[in-house]
Amino acid sequence: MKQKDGIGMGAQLSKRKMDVKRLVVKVGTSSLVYPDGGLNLRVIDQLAFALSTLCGQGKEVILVSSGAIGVGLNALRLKERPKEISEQQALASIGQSKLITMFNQRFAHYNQTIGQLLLTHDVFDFPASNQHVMDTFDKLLARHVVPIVNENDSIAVDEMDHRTKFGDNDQLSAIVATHVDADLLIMLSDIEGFYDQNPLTHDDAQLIPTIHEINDDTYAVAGGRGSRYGTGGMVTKLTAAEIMLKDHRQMVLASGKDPAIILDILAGKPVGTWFTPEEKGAVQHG
Ligand SMILES: Nc1ncnc2c1ncn2[C@@H]1O[C@H](COP(=O)(O)OP(=O)(O)O)[C@@H](O)[C@H]1O
Ligand SMILES: N[C@@H](CCC(=O)OP(=O)(O)O)C(=O)O
Repeated sequence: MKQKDGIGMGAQLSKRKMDVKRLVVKVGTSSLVYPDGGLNLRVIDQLAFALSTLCGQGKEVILVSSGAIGVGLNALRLKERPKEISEQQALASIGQSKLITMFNQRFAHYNQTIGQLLLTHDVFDFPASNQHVMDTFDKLLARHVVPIVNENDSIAVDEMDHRTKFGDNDQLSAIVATHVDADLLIMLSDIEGFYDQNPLTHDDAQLIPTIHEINDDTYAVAGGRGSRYGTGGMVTKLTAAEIMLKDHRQMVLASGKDPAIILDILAGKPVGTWFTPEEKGAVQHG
């Protein structure tokens, strides 16, 4: 991809201006489950540590976590995701309860209370249910609780006349971030950030440190998923970034391999790709 207006390569070495009170973090299945299906307990623990640390600093934190189906596969020792939707929905039911139990244990270790919210698209479409969800977020955050959100996979259906499905958690996290008026969305993935070509197929792909605008050229270099557990690949992450930018909000796409990176991002370190509206894209020097 040629360097164009809206994409800044020069901000790489400068510290970013991050003034964040309310934060949404999204973590993908590929960060929580190893390629062989085993659970990445270190990442789950570090995520709990980083987010508990931020809560202790007075920040309001929401976690959008995938992994229900991946953890369900692990629980039943299945190697392949079944094709049948009802099988996947049953796996999500098994996996979600295991996942939230693990999060509960690790967050409790850091003396941090969590809450669980399983959402479907129609919740946001209807003003009354939307208001109730927002009230729940507000009450949880006011009590320094970390809401952990996932799509309610076991009941969501994807029919034209019944819009209950988000499609993926990348979009869900951006929808949540805009609805709760978050200052920042951190998207943790199995890749260090957004590259000028798909790094899976191009060895010489270069990380783009800052993006102010997403257009057809950006989408043109976004390829499919990196692991067998990922769902949307880079396209759905760009869609999430587009939702954030249109709403004058920021998103950082970074690697979920070591969730302590969340603390680096909030400290303004130039890691991953920073999607930021032009007016917020200022950097601190020194
Ligand atoms: N331009 C690009 N920059 C970075 N990654 C890309 C790009 N195009 C495609 N990808 C692929 O997208 C993958 C991330 O998407 P995905 O596998 O769905 O992750 P997750 O499980 O974190 O949601 C990366 O591993 C990479 O192979
Ligand atoms: N809601 C599904 C995950 C959907 C999804 O977007 O997955 P991912 O690409 O791993 O973030 C689950 O919990 O298995």
